Amino acid sequence: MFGKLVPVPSGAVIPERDIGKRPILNCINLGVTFGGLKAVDDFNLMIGRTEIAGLIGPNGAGKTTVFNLLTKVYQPTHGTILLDGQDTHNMTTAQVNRAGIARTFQNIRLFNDLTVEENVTVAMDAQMKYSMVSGIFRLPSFWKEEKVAHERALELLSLFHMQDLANVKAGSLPYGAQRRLEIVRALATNPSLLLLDEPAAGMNPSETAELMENIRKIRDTFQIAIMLIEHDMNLVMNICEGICVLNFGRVIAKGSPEEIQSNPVVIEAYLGKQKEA
Ligand SMILES: Nc1ncnc2c1ncn2[C@@H]1O[C@H](COP(=O)(O)OP(=O)(O)OP(=O)(O)O)[C@@H](O)[C@H]1O
Repeated sequence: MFGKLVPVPSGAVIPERDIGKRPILNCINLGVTFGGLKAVDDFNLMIGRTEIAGLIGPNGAGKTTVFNLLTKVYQPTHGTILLDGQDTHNMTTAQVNRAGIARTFQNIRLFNDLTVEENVTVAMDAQMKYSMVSGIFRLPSFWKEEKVAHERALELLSLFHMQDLANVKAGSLPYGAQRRLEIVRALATNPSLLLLDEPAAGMNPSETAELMENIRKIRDTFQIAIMLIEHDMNLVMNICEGICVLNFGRVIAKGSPEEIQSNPVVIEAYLGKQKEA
């Protein structure tokens, strides 16, 4: 189903088709400490330009913290993040978003009182070219951008068959549709790397199956990389090409789904947690 994973320097593995192209993400010795707690330590990860990658690990392993480091919610205590070869040191969340990283959150964060379309176009604002003056005075350049944004929003919504919901308030959508809208909103910023934090949380099996198709569709349509945190192992093992496993803030394994499933260290990390529970 997938291309082969191929080792590249530094022990990383990325899909064969992405070899020879600059990785979209390269984390080098990344870490953050809260008080005395090393929430993430010595984190090294390379992601290919069109890879679907998984970040898994028991509760509290540091997965969301990695996303928070990549998106500059937290500044790393040490280490380097190269996004398409560019060091994101000292960038803000907004700058890193403009540079190509978009994310969704574990808990849905939509503007409930705005319409579906407005939720998408708000995300596009950072990319809009009209000046504040033309916005305030509604000059032709403003309306041109508005029209482009409207068309683009409908195009993105249609990807998930949501175009007919454009005028519905986001807060009144069913749960699965809200999750889809979050992804559309993230895509509206034109990312080269899309981070999905537990996209299948709270979904029933048929919604999860649809989500898997949609994740593949996004990668195929936009030719971007996707990294997801997920506890649903069926989803992870079915759609991720490379998987990175964290435990207590450190990478304990990296590899293909087959390698990860048969890795005794990974099995112990998960079973260990079950024994404690
Ligand atoms: N801002 C913070 N201040 C202090 N500790 C934090 C902060 N953010 C995260 N942590 C701690 O870092 C560790 C990793 O948390 P994180 O939320 O990244 O784990 P996770 O793997 O995403 O867990 P889960 O699967 O339960 O969402 C935890 O011990 C958490 O309490």
